[in-house]
Amino acid sequence: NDEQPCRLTARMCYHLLSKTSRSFSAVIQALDGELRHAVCIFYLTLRALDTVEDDMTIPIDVKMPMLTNFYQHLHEPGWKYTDSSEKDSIVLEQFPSVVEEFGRLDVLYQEVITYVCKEMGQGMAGFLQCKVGTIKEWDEYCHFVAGLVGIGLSRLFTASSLETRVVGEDTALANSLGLFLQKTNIIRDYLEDTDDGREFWPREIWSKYAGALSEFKRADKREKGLECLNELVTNALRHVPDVLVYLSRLRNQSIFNFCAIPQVMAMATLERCYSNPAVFTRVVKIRKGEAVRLMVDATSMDAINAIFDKFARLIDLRVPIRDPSAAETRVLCGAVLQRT
Ligand SMILES: O=C(O)CO[C@@H](C(=O)O)[C@@H](OCCCCCc1ccc2ccccc2c1)C(=O)NCCCCCc1ccc2ccccc2c1
Ligand SMILES: [Mg+2]
Ligand SMILES: [Mg+2]
Repeated sequence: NDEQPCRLTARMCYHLLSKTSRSFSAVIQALDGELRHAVCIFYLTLRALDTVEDDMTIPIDVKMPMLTNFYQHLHEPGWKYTDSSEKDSIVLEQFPSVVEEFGRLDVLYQEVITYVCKEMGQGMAGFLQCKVGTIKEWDEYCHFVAGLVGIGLSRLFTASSLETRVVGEDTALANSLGLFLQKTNIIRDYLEDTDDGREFWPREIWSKYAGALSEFKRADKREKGLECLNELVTNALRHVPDVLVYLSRLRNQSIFNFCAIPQVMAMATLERCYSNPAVFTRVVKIRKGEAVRLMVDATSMDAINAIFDKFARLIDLRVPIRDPSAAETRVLCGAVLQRT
């Protein structure tokens, strides 16, 4: 669909989408029918909420109610927030366009977006002052900021009738898509987040290898850092079976591409991060050419299986013999390979 929307507020929404997301803008705009606009508004609503969460200049006692009440702004024409210094603050400043377009969506889509926005805001508020402790809390945080997105998207897919009921009802699988993406981002963004004083690596894991999360930046702590990194990558790989089952249930090509492309990008990123000391010195990204190759290839279940097999094999070949997580890493990589 390359027609340009005529309504100014709709054009503004696609402008905001392209400005605030390199990785999702194209795949959202390629969605069929009513889904394209519903998912665009869904994305902008949650990006606005996340911009509040990420803004470290907002005091916690001000931020808490902002997050838990945010969903109410979807019904307040003209509402906006102009005091954010974040990179995506434009979506808060231009929020009136999002509210206007939200109000034009089918009420089924509005209900899903409102529900996820309310749940995510409450979840984010709960994690404001405490850093992620146990692995269970890591899964809870990722559920709130990403798992709920997968669950909401799946309900939008079913509501649009482009996918079956089971896609919208199997929340466990939908949750796994979000956890796989968010855990990969958290693993990859170690340096950026620790430099910002933000800790998303779970204490239950890193405390086995260091006294403080920032220690891994030191060269003499590199070995321990790699063992911690490999345990986190192994934890993230546990979601791969669910991801593959979820993708195998999709029938609409535009929805398949929309769901599959971020997942293969995450798998490629995880493989690049595995046992890679560069994670502690710079942000590890897959090369542009490889990302393009993955995007054009990831359009069928056979292609997805081949791509996941390739990266599972690459990780399996690099498992250090004495790595504490080695056994589980090899079992998980083997499980991906066995599936074909
Ligand atoms: O600030 C940043 O740039 C990154 O923020 C991260 C953070 O603050 O942790 C973090 O913010 C999370 C809270 C806001 C969620 C925003 C979002 C993202 C993608 C969407 C895709 C479609 C529809 C709605 C969407 C909503 C972030 O953006 N992490 C990227 C991974 C989250 C992926 C969410 C997700 C989950 C399941 C999916 C299933 C299928 C297709 C896309 C999916 C996308
Ligand atoms: Mg963010
Ligand atoms: Mg955030």
